[in-house]
Amino acid sequence: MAKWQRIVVKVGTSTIVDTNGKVNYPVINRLAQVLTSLQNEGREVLFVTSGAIGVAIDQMGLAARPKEIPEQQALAAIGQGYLMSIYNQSFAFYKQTVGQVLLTYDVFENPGMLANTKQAIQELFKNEVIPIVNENDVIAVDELDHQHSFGDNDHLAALVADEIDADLIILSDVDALYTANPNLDPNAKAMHYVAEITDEIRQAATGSTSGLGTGGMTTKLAAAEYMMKQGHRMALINGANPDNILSVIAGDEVGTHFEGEM
Ligand SMILES: Nc1ncnc2c1ncn2[C@@H]1O[C@H](COP(=O)(O)OP(=O)(O)O)[C@@H](O)[C@H]1O
Ligand SMILES: N[C@@H](CCC(=O)OP(=O)(O)O)C(=O)O
Repeated sequence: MAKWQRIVVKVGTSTIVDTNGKVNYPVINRLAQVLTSLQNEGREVLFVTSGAIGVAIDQMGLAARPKEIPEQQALAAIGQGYLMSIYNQSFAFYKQTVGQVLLTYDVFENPGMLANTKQAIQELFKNEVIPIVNENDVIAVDELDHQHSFGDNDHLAALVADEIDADLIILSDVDALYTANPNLDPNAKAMHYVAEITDEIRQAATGSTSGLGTGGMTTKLAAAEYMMKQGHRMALINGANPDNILSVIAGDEVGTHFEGEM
């Protein structure tokens, strides 16, 4: 597969919801425009989105993310439909059709379900439709309790990307992977190229301090490590400016580029 020809773009809650907890419509609209332009260029784009719970918190007028699992399940059910209605409207403006694909981790362990999923994605690509993937949070509560580091959309995006032989671009609320959490350490330095994930890099990547996202840099680094091990490339960029996706594809120095021996 040519470089950045088939792309999984994963967006975190911190990009979909602004710092006031409101749905970030300008960013979502620009994202729809950028992904549509890539699709129109003949690339195959699959979009993994977090944010179901984040947008439902806004919709229900809650002050913070509830801790109890049933409350989070209900918010996921409310927010997933809301999120898709926002995406349907945003992409429709650019005449781009999208299709919802909700997954759980057991899909990747069940050959029959995995084959069905890949078949559906293939058919969506064939019809130039952008698949929009999220974890089915109503039934996959392992992610919601935040106890299982594998139960997150960064890992889900890496698994999907590997299965469909795609490169991965993760959008978050930081410009790059830093030598330490830049929100806590003003001396942290951005790393633009990572060819190997060392223990030092692993220690630099810690949890989320945004209050919105769940996995922080730990899960993004694990996704990068998985992608590199499987012989794919990954980029981590700031989602506040979705044009960064185009810069990555153009080969500009933006965000952090993870690429080992290919
Ligand atoms: N070394 C690091 N470099 C950059 N960000 C880091 C690092 N370590 C921890 N972080 C944290 O990871 C956060 C991004 O993850 P997260 O909040 O889960 O976002 P998302 O919703 O985009 O998945 C940053 O806002 C920052 O607080
Ligand atoms: N599947 C969940 C995503 C959980 C979450 O916040 O993930 P992330 O923002 O990627 O760290 C949702 O849609 O709310």
